[in-house]
Amino acid sequence: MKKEFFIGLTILAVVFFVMSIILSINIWITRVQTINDLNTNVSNLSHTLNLYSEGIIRQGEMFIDDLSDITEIYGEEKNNITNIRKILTSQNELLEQINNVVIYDVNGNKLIALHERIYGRVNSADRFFFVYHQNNTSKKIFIGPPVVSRTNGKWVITISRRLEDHQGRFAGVAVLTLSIENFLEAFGKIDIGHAGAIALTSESGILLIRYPFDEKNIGRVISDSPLFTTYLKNSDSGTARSVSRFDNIQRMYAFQKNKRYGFVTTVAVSLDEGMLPWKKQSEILIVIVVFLMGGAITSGYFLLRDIYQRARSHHELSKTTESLMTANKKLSAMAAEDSLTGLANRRKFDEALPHEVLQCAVNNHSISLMLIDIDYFKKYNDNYGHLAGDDCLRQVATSIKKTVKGSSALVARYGGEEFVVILPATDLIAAEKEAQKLIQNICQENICHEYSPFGIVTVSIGIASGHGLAVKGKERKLIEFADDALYRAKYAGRNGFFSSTHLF
Ligand SMILES: Nc1nc2c(ncn2[C@@H]2O[C@H](COP(=O)(O)OP(=O)(O)OP(=O)(O)O)[C@@H](O)[C@H]2O)c(=O)[nH]1
Repeated sequence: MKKEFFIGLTILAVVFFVMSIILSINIWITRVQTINDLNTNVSNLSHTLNLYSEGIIRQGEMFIDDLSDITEIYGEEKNNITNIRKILTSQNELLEQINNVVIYDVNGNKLIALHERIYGRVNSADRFFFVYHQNNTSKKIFIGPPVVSRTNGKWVITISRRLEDHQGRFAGVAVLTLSIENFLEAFGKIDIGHAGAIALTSESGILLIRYPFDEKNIGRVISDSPLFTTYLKNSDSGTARSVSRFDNIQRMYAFQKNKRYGFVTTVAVSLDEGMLPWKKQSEILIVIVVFLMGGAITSGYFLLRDIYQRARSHHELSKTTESLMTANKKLSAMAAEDSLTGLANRRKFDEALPHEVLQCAVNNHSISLMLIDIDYFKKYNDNYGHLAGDDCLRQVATSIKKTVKGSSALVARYGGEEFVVILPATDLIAAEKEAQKLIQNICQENICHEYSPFGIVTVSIGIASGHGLAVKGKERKLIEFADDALYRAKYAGRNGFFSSTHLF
């Protein structure tokens, strides 16, 4: 019972364990897949935006290169400048991100501008790009840090080139400004979630553009971030995770360094936001599994309880059956037993006789019957008392039993002071020998009986015998013949036996 319960419990525990493992593996795999998908998405986006930004800057570079070449070729005389302005105006439509295009002379004074509305100082000799070209003889374009445009007060990034005169001396700067607003508009159309971020950073680590826009972040130096101190040192592109220094949000980001201009494009998505579908899916899965496991445990519990109860009932039933059987045995023994002598009773004898006769008939044997009666028992009773009479009956019964012990004979109390012995497979001669032996044995018991002429308790025996086949169905006759023989034994003087002369 306990074993079955334990097995059931073990099965439940194993199912629980296996399901937990499968669930954990599944959640872990989907987590890895989600992270991989996020990585792929941000990588693709950073690559695309890198190309997009490169395209714009490339156009700006070509534009400013052409403009610079023309200015250098034609010189900065007033007539030529008027013609250059015409060219400039006609090219304006080429690049929608253009905020303004300005040519400055050697002193930083504006020669030509695409848009004339100027805020603040007209002279730009103080601008970073101007100082850079003044001190740098390279005629390659320079992407400057973000500045507030003096044309319209908006944030811009500058693409500039050094101008030289025919002797190769510094002659001014041609500069094209790109509105950050336009980039932000383009970046804003990309779905990177509510907490995503896109940034363009210069090669030296100056933040040029960042979406979502926050003025205080523009121009911040992030060259000490892991992106610049570690990742970009190992590879021009890749993915990483970090907590943003701008808003403290943990993000997964992809970076891509532009090979041509060196700026770095980063696209970042919030880890919490990016992992949200996985979290929701995992939660649903956990709820389903917990529900299923709960169901399994509940039904398992009821099943085990049922097994336990059934096993207990079965155990109790077998115990009850066992004690019932013992009681039955006792009862049937009691029902077949004479309470005074412990011999088989008359009922048992009545049942056994036809059965024994049948056995003898089947086995082609003879059967004999002895009826034994204590002599002068009334006198014994009258003189020694009823209780002494009972003792005497018990002693005689024991003696009879001892005498026929070992044979298949059945000894029963026939009634009162009378006993009967069935002797299966015994013919008359053998039965007479048994009777003789019995008379001797009882005499040897030497039970004092002063009121008998023999001085001791004696018995008289009547014997009847016949072949099983002949006696079969006439058992009553066998008893009558034995009784008749007993009567004759009494008549003959007692303490002896007489065999019936009646034949079947
Ligand atoms: N103590 C005792 N006496 C019993 C029991 N059953 C019968 N008796 C007595 O047995 C006696 C039988 O007496 P009788 O039938 O006259 O026969 P008897 O005195 O033995 O005379 P014979 O058989 O002719 O020798 C009676 O006194 C019964 O009371 C018993 O269970 N216990």
